[in-house]
Amino acid sequence: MFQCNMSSQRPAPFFPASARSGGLPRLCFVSYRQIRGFAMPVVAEYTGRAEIEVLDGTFGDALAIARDRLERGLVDAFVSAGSNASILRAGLQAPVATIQLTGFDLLQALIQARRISSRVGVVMYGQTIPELDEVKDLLNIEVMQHAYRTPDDARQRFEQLRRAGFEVIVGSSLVVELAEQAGLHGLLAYSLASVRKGFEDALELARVARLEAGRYEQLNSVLHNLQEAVLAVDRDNRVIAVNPPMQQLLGPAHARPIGEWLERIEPELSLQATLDSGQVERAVVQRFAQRDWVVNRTPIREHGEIVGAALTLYDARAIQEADTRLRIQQGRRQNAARHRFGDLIGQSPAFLRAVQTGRRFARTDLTVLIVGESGVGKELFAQSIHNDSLRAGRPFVAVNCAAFPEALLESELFGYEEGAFTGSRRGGKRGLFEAAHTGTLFLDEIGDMPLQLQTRLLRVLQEREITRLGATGAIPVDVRVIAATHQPLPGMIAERRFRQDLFYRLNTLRLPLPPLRERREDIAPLALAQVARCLQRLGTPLDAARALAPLLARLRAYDWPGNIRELENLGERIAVFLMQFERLDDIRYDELAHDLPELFADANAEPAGGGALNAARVAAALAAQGGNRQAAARQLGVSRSTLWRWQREHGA
Ligand SMILES: Nc1ncnc2c1ncn2[C@@H]1O[C@H](COP(=O)(O)OP(=O)(O)OP(=O)(O)O)[C@@H](O)[C@H]1O
Repeated sequence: MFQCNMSSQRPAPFFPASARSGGLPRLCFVSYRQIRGFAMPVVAEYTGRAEIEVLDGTFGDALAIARDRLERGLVDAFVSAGSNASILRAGLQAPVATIQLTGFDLLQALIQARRISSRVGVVMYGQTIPELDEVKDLLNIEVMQHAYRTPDDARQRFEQLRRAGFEVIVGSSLVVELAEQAGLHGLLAYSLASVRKGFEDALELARVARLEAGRYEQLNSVLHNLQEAVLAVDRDNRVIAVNPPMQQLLGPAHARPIGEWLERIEPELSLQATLDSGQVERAVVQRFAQRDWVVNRTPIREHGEIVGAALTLYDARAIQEADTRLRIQQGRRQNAARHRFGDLIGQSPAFLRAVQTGRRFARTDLTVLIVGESGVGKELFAQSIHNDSLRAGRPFVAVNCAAFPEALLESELFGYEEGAFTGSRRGGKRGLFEAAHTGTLFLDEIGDMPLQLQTRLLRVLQEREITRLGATGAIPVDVRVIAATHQPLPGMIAERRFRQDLFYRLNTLRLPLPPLRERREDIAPLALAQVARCLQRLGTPLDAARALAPLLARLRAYDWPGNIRELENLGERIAVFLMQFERLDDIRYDELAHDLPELFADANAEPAGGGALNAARVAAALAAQGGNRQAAARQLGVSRSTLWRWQREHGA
């Protein structure tokens, strides 16, 4: 609950009773003897519409009783007249309906008074009634008016009036009683109609208060359930609200902060500058109570005027945790590592050795460099290492360094701030390093990274923080890097195309993946898995193993320059060829040479290693795929970047 308390200078806060009880509106009629007796018939009229408690008292006495009722939640609205009404209004934060003295009431009272004497004293709380002087001539009476502030003050006025020969006094309940004590005639100025009007007003106030209380309770429970610590101050920087997390933060030394100056409670949390400037402060990181907080300071305005300010403190650790969860969730969509060592196909000693090494590397958090020809499974191994490591379940972000022009690769990796360059996105963009935070970043084709970026990468690896383009501050990142290359990096170092220091940094753990031609035992199981998968997808009932058996010798003999990616492509073509035959015996293997020229290079008299890229093959594949590089690469059995690199090198 929002905690509020009462201090002697401040009005008591208001919690309408019926908002909790849900029953009839509860009215409290704070009266004084004379008017109480007079008003009782009206009170009786409200049976069934309201619960009315009649309280007796004047001045401080009446206020104390009213506060007590309020604190105990026994009242929705007060109804009162004269001095009591003024005092309750000033002293309570609760609706108070006033029984108003109308001109007609006064006229009636004066007519009544005239029956006793033609000289009438009118004594009112706080002020006199100027219009009365005009009426008195009409009634042909002499009227003397006085305003009083305290009972003693009133007594002195009666003495004055008595000495001046006035015998009748018209006024409120208290005035009537004191006048009679002074030996004068007292006449109550109110009419029953005015009393009734006062009760009707009180009922309406109670209804509105109940609606407001409902809203207040809702807001209250929202604030109560907020994780963040919230505090609000009024215009004078005094605390008007705190929620439980904030209360906990302020500690037992400030168990009742309401009404206190925030400056005195915690100068570090001050809202004075916000009250003075009216400026919103967002996401300021501040250390308080030995913890880091993300702090917002917001002015509270009513009709444009600053009436207070609010402070919210978010636990920085909770934000970091949420950030990680968000990244993981996003990662599940885009940045997930699907493969594990257990899914990899292979039985050759070279492959098994690579898996064993990969598993060992997964137990560390060190940078890994995977080297091997295009299509040997470098990314698959990187994913498997990630999934076998303590970072499993965290983001795995893969980026192919050969696939981006230099400027784009830089902003992809490091992100940028809003306005960092023309066309930069509003709000900036986080880079892949940030996206991989707590997880793994796989930098494929690292040999294609431009030298300038190599320098930046080295700095990130050393300092474990990145700076977005156009930003001034660095952001810490916790990322494991796995790099891969098909290029001989030492040779590139000699040619000054790769930084030696970066190489040493990346090469901490080295995982060489042999090409398929050096582990021919893996060809059959890989081909079988691919053909079976494709046949199933194509809905062909043929037995993949038996259908493939006559081709195994050729598959094993082939050199596979595109390695497993090429084998997958070839397997797909085999499946498409096979799908036209319903039974194994029908398969016309002799026709296959047309679809798989590389396997039948001898028969087609194609040069050895017919799978290697050459201008004719590339041009044919591009033409066949309508210029689509991705599709052409797939047809050629190479990765998109291999094709791209080949084109770049050959000016195609
Ligand atoms: N041991 C394996 N078992 C099953 N499939 C594999 C295996 N190794 C690689 N593949 C498959 O071969 C294809 C190429 O693998 P991957 O992309 O990991 O190779 P790469 O070395 O990273 O290639 P590039 O250097 O061209 O990016 C993928 O479709 C992958 O699923």
